[in-house]
Amino acid sequence: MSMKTTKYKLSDMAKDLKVTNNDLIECLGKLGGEPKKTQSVLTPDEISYVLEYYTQNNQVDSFDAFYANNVKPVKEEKKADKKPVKAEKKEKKAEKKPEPKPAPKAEAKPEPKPEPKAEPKVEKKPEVKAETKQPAPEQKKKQPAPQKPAKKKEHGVRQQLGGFSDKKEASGGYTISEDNDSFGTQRTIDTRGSYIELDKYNEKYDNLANSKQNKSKDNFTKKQKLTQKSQQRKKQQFSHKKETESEKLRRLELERARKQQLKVMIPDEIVVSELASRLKVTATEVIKKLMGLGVMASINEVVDFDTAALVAEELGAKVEKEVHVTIEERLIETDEDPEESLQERCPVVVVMGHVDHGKTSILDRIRNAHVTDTEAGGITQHIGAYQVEYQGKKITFLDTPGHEAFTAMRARGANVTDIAILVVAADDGIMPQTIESINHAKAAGVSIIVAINKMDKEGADPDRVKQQLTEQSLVVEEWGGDVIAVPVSAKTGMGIDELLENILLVAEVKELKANPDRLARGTVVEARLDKGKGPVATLLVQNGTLKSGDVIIAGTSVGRIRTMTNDKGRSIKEAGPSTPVEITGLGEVPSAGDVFNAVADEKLARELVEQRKHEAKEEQFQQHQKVTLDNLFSQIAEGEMKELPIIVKADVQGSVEAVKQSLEKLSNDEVRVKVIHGGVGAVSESDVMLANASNAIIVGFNVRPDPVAKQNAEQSGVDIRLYRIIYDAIEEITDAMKGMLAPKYREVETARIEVRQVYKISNVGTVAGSYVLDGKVGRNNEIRVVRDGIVIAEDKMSSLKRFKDDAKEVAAGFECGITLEKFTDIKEGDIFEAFYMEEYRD
Ligand SMILES: Nc1nc2c(ncn2[C@@H]2O[C@H](COP(=O)(O)OP(=O)(O)OP(=O)(O)O)[C@@H](O)[C@H]2O)c(=O)[nH]1
Repeated sequence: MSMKTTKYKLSDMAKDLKVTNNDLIECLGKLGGEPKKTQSVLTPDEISYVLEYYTQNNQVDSFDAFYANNVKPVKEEKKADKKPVKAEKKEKKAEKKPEPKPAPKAEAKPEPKPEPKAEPKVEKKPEVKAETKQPAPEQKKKQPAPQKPAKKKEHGVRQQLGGFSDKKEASGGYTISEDNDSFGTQRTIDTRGSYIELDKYNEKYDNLANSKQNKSKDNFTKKQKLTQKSQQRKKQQFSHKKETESEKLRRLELERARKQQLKVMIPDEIVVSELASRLKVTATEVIKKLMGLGVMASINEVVDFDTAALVAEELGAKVEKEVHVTIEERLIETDEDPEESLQERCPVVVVMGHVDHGKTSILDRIRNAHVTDTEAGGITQHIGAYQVEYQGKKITFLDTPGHEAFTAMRARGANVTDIAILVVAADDGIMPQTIESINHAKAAGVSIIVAINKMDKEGADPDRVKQQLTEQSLVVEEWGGDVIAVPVSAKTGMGIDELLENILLVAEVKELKANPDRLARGTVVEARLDKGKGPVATLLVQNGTLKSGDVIIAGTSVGRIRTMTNDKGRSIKEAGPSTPVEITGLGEVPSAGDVFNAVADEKLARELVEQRKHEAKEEQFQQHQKVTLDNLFSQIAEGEMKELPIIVKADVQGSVEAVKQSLEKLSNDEVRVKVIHGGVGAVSESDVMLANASNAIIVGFNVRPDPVAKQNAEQSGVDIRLYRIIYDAIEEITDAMKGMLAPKYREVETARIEVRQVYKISNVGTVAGSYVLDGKVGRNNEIRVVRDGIVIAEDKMSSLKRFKDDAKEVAAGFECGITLEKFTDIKEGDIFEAFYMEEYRD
């Protein structure tokens, strides 16, 4: 086949054997015939003769010595591959064909499963070389004449011959003797037969090779590489078609192997561009793969872990989940409680309503009337919350009436209550703070039970109250709604039991449960600094059981519980879910509404507190996170804003209604405008608290915020917009929703690119062959051309290409071709600064 096309010249063989041309000419002269020249092509007979000659004259003294020499010199494989082969072409029938092809694996061992064809070539040469190199001088003295012994002692030739054994047709009747000094054995192998079982010899050489190999790993790799190379070359020599296919396979395999080594960490969610850069591929490739999976995602979209992992695996990467464990996560158990661990807990109730409608009176009446016998004798403590027992079941009341405290807690993220009692005086009806309370309760998503109080009074008109409630979308049960309204009198005690019964009923429907068998978690209800005791806090345990001696962390304070008392002033050791307790032992006074956790590691808890303090400071600088008209559009665009809650305050009720309706009509597909509260009067502290807790904007007409409200709004970043004309408000909010509030722009640099070569292509223009130094250049970026630190031009990109394909973006470390719309005087070494203009607001 292709082998036949190769010719083995005398000079080549001399080189291979590391002898001079003259030596070889002299050697061949002994064979008779025409004197050879350096360029003469050798016949197989001649080659065989030479090999035999040198074999006999270059015996090794010991196998080890031979092998030691033999391991390295693999380099000549290339020639070894080719040269002897061509001989075969001319003299097909030559008896002693030194066909190099087959081969014992002696040397090639490093490869676990070497291809028989490839190896022999690799191995053959070195051995010849080894022989020639080392023992030669000595041997020459001893055995000046070739042929003399019928036995030939060499392994290199043995290997060549081993090849013959593989190829029966090639067997040319070669006789070799092996004298392996170190093994003290002698073998004669007659290759003239049609088959030589060299396997057993090969095996021995394999073993030897192995042992050597262990000593020299470098050799191992070197050989392996060479073997591969020789395989490649060999393949090239053979059929082209086959070669391309197998090469392709090999390439793909290599690529896969390479990529498999690439480990990517993927978090729960990842942006497509980030995924691409972690996978070291272009975003387009990732997007294509995503499409293949049926996921249409743009470069800036986020994909979940599962999808990202599929893409990564398809691209041959090894996926590992990126998990960020914060101190908080390490310290605080957030695992869901298994269903079987949950036990019923009592409801936590708050009382709300307008001033003087009787909130405190109702709370007192309940407390005094339902102190359990076991608790009798305990002195009632006002710790901010208390528990009563009714019909064998407990109810926890928050002792601070009014929605202010409630909303203050909610603003801090604490959803403490399950049920709100809305107190409405039967003689007074619904008043502004009643409406506020309703809205606060609704915003918190708690169940409302209406207590129509002062029923003992003359002029009590519960029906009017019910009517007014309907106007606030609270329809009482008797009228077909789902709101329970109980007529009560705090003064006489009328209806109080019924109220408690209904609380238990609602609680039952709500199926309130908690797991008492875990570290406690809950909310700080109240906290103060006591001169003698230090910081004192009332905690409401919401889950788990709080134990005396527990280390707790509450907001930014930490400490070990020193004393723990219940609402009757009794010292207790344990407090389960929905239990209010007063504790001492904290290092600092926490804030009402802070979440507390009992933790196992005090040291870590202190670390967490430090971290929280730091975060709290940072948060102060980031108040713009709150929704404002200025950032409304960007929040909508980012998908963070699905609903725009607004609080409307106006001078007259008519304006409130008018504004409410006009604003709600502004709702569009992206965002729903929802007026969560509307009222007459100045913007109050309570409005700001509600806005803060609900992430709402306050819109005021012909009203001003009171000083406290103003201050609170500034502190908490609540946006208060004041107008004199309704039309202005509507226009401004509409503009804000469309992102048209007089935008400001700033430049955001995305990448620095170096121009490495400039091509002028007709019809295309000047192409800057560039390299992205850092960042990521996007197709839509603008380019500032900087030469020696001086801005030469600013222009738009007209094309961004990776090789011949248009690219959406090119990341650092990649090359790309850039053409600019107008500027053509690009020079090598220019720096392109890619940037885009970003809209921002103060
Ligand atoms: N006749 C009658 N008077 C009541 C009843 N409940 C409360 N009052 C009176 O109404 C007034 C206000 O009661 P509070 O319990 O202080 O009302 P509040 O809602 O807690 O008031 P603030 O704490 O100011 O918000 C007191 O003078 C009570 O005596 C009742 O059922 N009947």
